[in-house]
Amino acid sequence: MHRKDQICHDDYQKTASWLLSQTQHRPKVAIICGSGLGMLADALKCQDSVPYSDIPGFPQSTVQGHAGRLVFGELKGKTCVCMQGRFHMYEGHSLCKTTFPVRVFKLLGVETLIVTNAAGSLADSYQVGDIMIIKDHINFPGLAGLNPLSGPNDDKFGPRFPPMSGVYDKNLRKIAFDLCKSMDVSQFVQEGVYCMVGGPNFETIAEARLLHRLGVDAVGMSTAPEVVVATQCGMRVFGLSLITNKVVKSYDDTESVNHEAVLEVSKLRSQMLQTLVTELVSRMYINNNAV
Ligand SMILES: O=P(O)(O)O[C@@H]1C[C@H](O)[C@@H](CO)O1
Ligand code: HPA
Repeated sequence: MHRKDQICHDDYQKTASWLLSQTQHRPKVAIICGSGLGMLADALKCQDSVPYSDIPGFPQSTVQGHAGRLVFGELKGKTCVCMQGRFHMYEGHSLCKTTFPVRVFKLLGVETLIVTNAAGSLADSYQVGDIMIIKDHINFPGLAGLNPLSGPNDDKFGPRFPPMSGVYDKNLRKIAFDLCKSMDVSQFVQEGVYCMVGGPNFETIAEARLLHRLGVDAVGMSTAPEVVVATQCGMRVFGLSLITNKVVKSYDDTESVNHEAVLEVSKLRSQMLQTLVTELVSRMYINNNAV
């Protein structure tokens, strides 16, 4: 049965073919920009950019800090495509819509996905402005059955039951750590577990305490579905969370978080993140072979 919200292989293929007709670029790396992190695309040279509203089959961005544009270009000679704006479940998109671009990227020939996001920290040692290299994730909606891979499996993209251990590439994490050392920014860099919640409300104190007890280091409202879809179709994945706030865990705390504050902190670290992602892309291939 073909459900109304289901997307078939032809739909992905149509969008991919249309994009290939709009640009000479043939990307091997895709970058998804988190809230307020759209400036990552500014580093791309020889840009071709397409608003989401022009792309057949693409959803539209509705969140402040997500421009809604696909940018093709070169980062240190490597061809990339960058999503300036991602899609979240809380915007009302089905999970297959939020991850639609990832399968389109696969059809464009993308091999590596770099995901970035803004997140709140639960780990006591993290500070606002820290960058967390994602080691693993907890996909809360996924555990409850809200999974972009639900429904009939499209075997052309990957297996029905894909393994999810070791999805965040160890080699790329090591390269990123070494880079941070050479950039002399190791003091801001952490490695930890990201947890996706559905949003759009931020966490209650009881929810924050629950996540803390579960071993979550940072919480956000995206990323996991994109990573699940990318992993199923054989892409390698690297992920970064920018810690934009500390999640309130105490009833005595009078602070609270808001989206504007999240965007402010994103601005603060934009230059460093841009350098880190650019250098990482330049080092992830040697003589055009993935390292
Ligand atoms: O797209 P990301 O995950 O970076 O966005 C985070 C989560 C919410 O969408 C928003 C909250 O401020 O930022
Ligand atoms: N919780 C969930 N999502 C977020 C947060 C948070 O504290 N900060 C930025 N995105």
